Amino acid sequence: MIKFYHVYKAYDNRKQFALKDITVSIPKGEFVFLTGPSGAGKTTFLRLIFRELKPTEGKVVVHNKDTMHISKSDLPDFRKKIGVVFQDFKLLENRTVFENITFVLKVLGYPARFREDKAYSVLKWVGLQHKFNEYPKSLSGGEQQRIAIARALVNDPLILLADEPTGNLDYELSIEIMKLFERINNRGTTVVIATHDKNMIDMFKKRVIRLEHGHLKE
Ligand SMILES: Nc1ncnc2c1ncn2[C@@H]1O[C@H](COP(=O)(O)OP(=O)(O)OP(=O)(O)O)[C@@H](O)[C@H]1O
Repeated sequence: MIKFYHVYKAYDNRKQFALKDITVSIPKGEFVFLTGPSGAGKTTFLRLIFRELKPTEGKVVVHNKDTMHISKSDLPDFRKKIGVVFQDFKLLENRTVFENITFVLKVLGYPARFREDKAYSVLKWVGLQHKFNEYPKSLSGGEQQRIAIARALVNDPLILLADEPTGNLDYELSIEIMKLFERINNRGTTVVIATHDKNMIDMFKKRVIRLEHGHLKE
């Protein structure tokens, strides 16, 4: 499902590689923690999966597609099947929960009725259907993260990527969010979570991919 073959990534303005000779395979339906110290290359690894970045050398294959060869016109379809969740939620403050969740569906031209049904169903999934018309600032941190997860689920992604999703949450809320990822994984979605959070890694006993200075130490 996700395959890295001898992947190297250097940012244009840097001589050093952020990732070096990464070969790894993440099968469909797996739950993986991606860990390692700050600057190890975790975010870079995730960005390569949803083709926000291209490898400098080597090959990244996602859904049987070499990400090097996805045309600009095919990119929206490719990304539709990948949900992404960030540490700082990235919710639009001046939009309601419903509008935040369905923003992409609107851009893609889906009708209002469809968007409402979809938003309701993903909100139910994260237990926040009663927040449909609220604005992000009236929600707690944990609720905002659940809304961000609902938004990532709106296109029924095959893969869910999360970059430090519990970085801004306390211990109890972190567990709640991880359990939600586990439920999402149980319905067949591949889940890749970049995290420093050793407590969560120890508690949830999943496969761990460890990066150090851009190298893979699994
Ligand atoms: N846009 C960029 N331009 C130049 N260098 C970058 C860029 N993004 C990341 N880097 C560099 O690439 C390396 C890996 O960064 P990356 O953000 O992938 O690490 P990380 O493991 O996610 O770190 P953190 O846990 O602090 O978020 C670092 O040396 C970083 O400085």
